[in-house]
Amino acid sequence: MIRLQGIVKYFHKGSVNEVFALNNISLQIDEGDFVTVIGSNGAGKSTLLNCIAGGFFPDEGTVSISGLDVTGWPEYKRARLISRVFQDPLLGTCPSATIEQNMALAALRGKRRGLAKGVKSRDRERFREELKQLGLGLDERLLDKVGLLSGGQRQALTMLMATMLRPDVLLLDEHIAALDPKTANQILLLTQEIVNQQQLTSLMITHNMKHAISFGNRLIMLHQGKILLDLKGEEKKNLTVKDLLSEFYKTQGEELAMDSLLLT
Ligand SMILES: Nc1ncnc2c1ncn2[C@@H]1O[C@H](COP(=O)(O)OP(=O)(O)OP(=O)(O)O)[C@@H](O)[C@H]1O
Repeated sequence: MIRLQGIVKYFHKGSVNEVFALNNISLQIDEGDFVTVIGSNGAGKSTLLNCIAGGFFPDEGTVSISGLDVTGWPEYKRARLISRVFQDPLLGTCPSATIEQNMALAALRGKRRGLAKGVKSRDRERFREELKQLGLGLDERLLDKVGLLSGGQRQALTMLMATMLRPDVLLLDEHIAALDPKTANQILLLTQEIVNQQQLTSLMITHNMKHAISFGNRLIMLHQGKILLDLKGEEKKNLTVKDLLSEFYKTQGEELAMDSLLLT
């Protein structure tokens, strides 16, 4: 479970460049919730994920995960609770290490990492079985360097690695945005499968309203650092892109540049 209480985040506070990125966000995300997060550019989506992951500390408010107050915890300390997948497939893996070495590192998430002598054969078999489930042939390429993989293969591997040790929280920061539509769809389906299988508590930022509606059990729309919409269950299931847009305009009372949200 994630609990955010009165989160306020400024950038460059007190200067002419001051940005009020998160405006008193209070939010409780229950165990097993899969939340899609949408909002226009600069709405505060990544900042919100960063406040949860520890990339930024809030100026005010508290963050708790699984009952632990992690507000003052640095990012590395939160890593035992949180896994994060970014837009750039290059960020989640080490390109100069092999697939099995990357997976062996992922298996140590949040633990003290030493220089391993090599991957044990028992682990290798486990990795092979896990990779087989992706259906991408990576189970035959354990000794290939990750830098040789395509963006989609790499992002699939990153998803697997991020969830090898079940995280308390999975943060997906536009993790399919850099992929072609077909691959993006495959990674989304893989995401859904993993999240459902492990009953993960997850937040997924997307610029695609259709994805925001069809994935997850809860949808949050941010604008100017505030939560404009928070829908779950049946309310979310029955949503259409048209509804979502009209809700947005209603709450705002103005037409905003939503082009990027409508793309694809
Ligand atoms: N490190 C930073 N330094 C200064 N300003 C920042 C920083 N990170 C974010 N901001 C500002 O905070 C606001 C919220 O940014 P954020 O990246 O959270 O938005 P977003 O909703 O993720 O946008 P996008 O969809 O464009 O990625 C923006 O005005 C942004 O310019």
